[in-house]
Amino acid sequence: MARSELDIETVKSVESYASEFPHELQTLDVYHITRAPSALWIIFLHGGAWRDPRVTSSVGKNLLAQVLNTSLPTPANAAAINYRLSPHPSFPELTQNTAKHPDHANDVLAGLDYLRVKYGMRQYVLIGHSAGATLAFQMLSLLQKRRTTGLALPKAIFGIEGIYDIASLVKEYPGYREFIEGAFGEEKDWPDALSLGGYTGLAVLAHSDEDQLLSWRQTEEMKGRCEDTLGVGGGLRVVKLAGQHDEVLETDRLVGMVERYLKDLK
Ligand SMILES: Nc1ccccc1C(=O)C[C@H](N)C(=O)O
Repeated sequence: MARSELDIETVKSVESYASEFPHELQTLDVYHITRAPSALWIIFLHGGAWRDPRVTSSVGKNLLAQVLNTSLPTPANAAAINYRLSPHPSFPELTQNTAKHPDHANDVLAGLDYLRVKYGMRQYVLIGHSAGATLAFQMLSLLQKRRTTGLALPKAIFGIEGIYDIASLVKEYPGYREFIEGAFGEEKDWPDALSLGGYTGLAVLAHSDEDQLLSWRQTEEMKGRCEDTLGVGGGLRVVKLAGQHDEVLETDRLVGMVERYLKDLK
């Protein structure tokens, strides 16, 4: 927090983005600082294997606080979106956590649409950590399928310690099958590996050597698919971070990396 001048806690509002019978996780933390129509929204998506109730929107707070306190070329707002979770065997008492793919992704899309309708959000970037990175890149196809919502594609997507191909993940880590099946069901129903499908924004894939939960494999394979499916004019960067899987979010290295690319956004 050393560099912070604005204490973002003072501008935070927690809002529900679901109109009917909202689930308690269908909320977002909104950091609304500027009403400028040209404002860039910085949207954080948390991870936690689609199920860990201890990992919520608040894990993005350090990053958002620091980024909102630097001078960017465009006035900026931020939000961190919660989404419904799948069951976790260590928390059987959380009987309301019954989400199954594509609930998580549909919730994130509903959160983005809420920001568009309520705050007039037009330009935004997505920053996803771990399973949040999966969700961030899943938005590309969801948004293109639903062009009518009026929501533009993100100007940039940052995947941090991300999961981008669940079949490959389970092949590398058979022990992860449990949480993958909990979130996505049987193997025959698993979604295909993610790619960019002609996206012409900026894709940043960042990963740390010290990540104890994920090797570089997910990021390396995603890099290959991105190279093949990035549209003309789009950009792809692969960046090395520092720290363990969750610690990465607390590092100045991550903050500096995000700031650098945000400053260069056209
Ligand atoms: N993000 C991950 C990536 C790979 C493997 C595990 C995780 C987890 O978050 C596990 C979580 N602590 C869980 O118990 O569900």
